[in-house]
Amino acid sequence: MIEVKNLSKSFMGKSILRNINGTFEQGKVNMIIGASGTGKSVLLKSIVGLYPPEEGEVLFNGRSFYDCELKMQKEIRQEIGMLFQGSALFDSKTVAQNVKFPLDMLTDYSESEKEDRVADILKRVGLEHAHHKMPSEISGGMQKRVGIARAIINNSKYLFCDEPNSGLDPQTSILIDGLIREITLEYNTTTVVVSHDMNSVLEIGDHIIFLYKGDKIWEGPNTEITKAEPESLQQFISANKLLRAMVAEENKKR
Ligand SMILES: Nc1ncnc2c1ncn2[C@@H]1O[C@H](COP(=O)(O)OP(=O)(O)OP(=O)(O)O)[C@@H](O)[C@H]1O
Repeated sequence: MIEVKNLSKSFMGKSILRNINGTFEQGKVNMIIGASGTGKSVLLKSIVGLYPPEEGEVLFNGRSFYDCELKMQKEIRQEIGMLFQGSALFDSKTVAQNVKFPLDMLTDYSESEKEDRVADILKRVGLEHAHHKMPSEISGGMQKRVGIARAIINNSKYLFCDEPNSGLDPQTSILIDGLIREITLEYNTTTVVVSHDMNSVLEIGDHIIFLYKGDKIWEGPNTEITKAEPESLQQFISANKLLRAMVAEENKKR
C-alpha cells in the first residue's frame, strides 16, 4: 500500500499540487486522472521520489520515503517498477537486453538466471518471439509490453505507469489496460496509473483520484464516478460520449 499525506509541490514559487492525500492499495489498479497540466505527472514523480515535495510524506507499506535513511530509500526504489510515457526503451538494445537491464543494474544473479527470468517475463507479456528484435522493429503496443516486462522483472511491489495508452489505437489500448490489470492481480502489485483516458478508467480503475488544477477533488471506485458530484469532474467525464450517456442514465434514476 502507498499512502500520500498532505503532499504539496511547487516549482519556482508556482504551486502545482496542494495538500494531496490519497491511498493506493495493493492488488488494485489505482488511477490518477485529470485534464492536461493539472499535476498528475508531478504527483507520480513526487511519489516515486523524483520530485521531493515541500510538504507532506509518501509511505510505502508504512515506510516514509522522504523521511528515512538512504539505505531504506534505496530499498524502496528497488521495489518500484516504472512504465514511462512513450515506453523509454534503449534504442540500441534488443528487447531482451532492455528487459534484462534492471537485473544487470540491481541484482547479482548469474547470466543464465537473468536469461531465464527474461524468457519467463517475455512469455508472460506475449513477446516470446521478440527477444532479438530492436525497439524500432516492433509496434507501439509491443514496445509498451516490453516496458511493462522491464518494470516488473525485478519482482516490483509497486508498478507505476505514466499514460500507458499514449500513442496507441483504441484496440491496443484495451489490450495494454488488460495486461496491466492481469499483472496487478497476478503479482499483487500496488499499481498506480496516470491517465486522462476515461475508457481506461472504466476498464481497469479500481480506485480513482481526480485532480483539478493541483487539488484533489474526488476519490473513489470507477463504479461511483458517474454519480460523483463535483462539477469539475462532471465536466471532465462529459468529454467522453459513452460516459455522457451513462451520466444521463444515472440522472434519470434520481
Ligand atoms: N520540472 C518542472 N519544472 C517546472 N514546472 C513543471 C515541471 N514539471 C511540470 N511542471 C508544471 O506543472 C504543471 C503540471 O504538470 P504535469 O506534467 O503534472 O501535468 P499533467 O496533469 O501530467 O498533464 P499531461 O496530461 O498534459 O501530461 C504544469 O503547469 C507544468 O508546466
